[in-house]
Amino acid sequence: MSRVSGPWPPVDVEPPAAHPKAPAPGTDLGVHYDECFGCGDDVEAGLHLRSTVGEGNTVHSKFTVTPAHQGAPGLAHGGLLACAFDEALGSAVGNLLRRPAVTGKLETDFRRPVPVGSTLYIEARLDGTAGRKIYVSADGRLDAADGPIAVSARGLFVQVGFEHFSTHGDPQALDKLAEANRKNERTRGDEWEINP
Ligand SMILES: CCCCCCCCCCCCCCCC(=O)SCCNC(=O)CCNC(=O)[C@H](O)C(C)(C)COP(=O)(O)OP(=O)(O)OC[C@H]1O[C@@H](n2cnc3c(N)ncnc32)[C@H](O)[C@@H]1OP(=O)(O)O
Repeated sequence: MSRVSGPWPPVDVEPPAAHPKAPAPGTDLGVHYDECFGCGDDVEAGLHLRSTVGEGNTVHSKFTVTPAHQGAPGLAHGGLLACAFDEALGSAVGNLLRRPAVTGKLETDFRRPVPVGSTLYIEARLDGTAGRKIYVSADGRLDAADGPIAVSARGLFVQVGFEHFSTHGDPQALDKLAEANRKNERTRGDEWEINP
């Protein structure tokens, strides 16, 4: 079976245009929510992804695989690797476009085993937008920014209103996200508002 799953993006898109207030290349993006499984400091067995803005509409993330992330003995669980890519792609969308969005579709291509103790260097990039649809993709390299590609992913994120999070999730979601954003403001001089 071919690994290629069709053209990407699958529809005509506008080239991605970073928000004028998007953080500059080199900016450490911090934690978007302390209880997030992908990046939160409060989730002991979480992925603790750390992300930095790259050049050209990219975000660079690092994820170190611990014994808490195993599927087979000594190897990362594929579902958790997919989670790391969801987080990295979502970080690119949220931080570079500054549009609230959720994952509509996530496709992963597992090319090499990822052992416990290894670090994935993930580069996520904005590929284009079509109305509310935001197309993103990423490659994860083993143990170095120029290491062999172990996992690749493609995602469709769909822009939503901020009320998506408080209506379908925690009624206090916007306050919690705003508090996390205030923490980031303190660490990186950011200015954006989550509460509409
Ligand atoms: C600015 C503030 C940021 C702050 C923060 C910064 C940092 C941020 C870091 C975040 C890092 C975490 C990243 C994790 C992100 C999650 O894990 S999000 C959680 C997982 N995802 C979900 O729970 C989503 C659940 N699904 C839904 O809520 C709804 O299905 C959706 C996705 C909102 C779409 O529903 P809808 O609004 O009714 O829209 P709908 O008309 O169905 O779809 C819109 C378009 O998308 C297309 N579409 C939707 N789903 C699909 C699909 N699966 N396949 C193909 N096309 C699709 C539709 O065909 C439609 O296309 P058009 O007709 O416009 O051409």
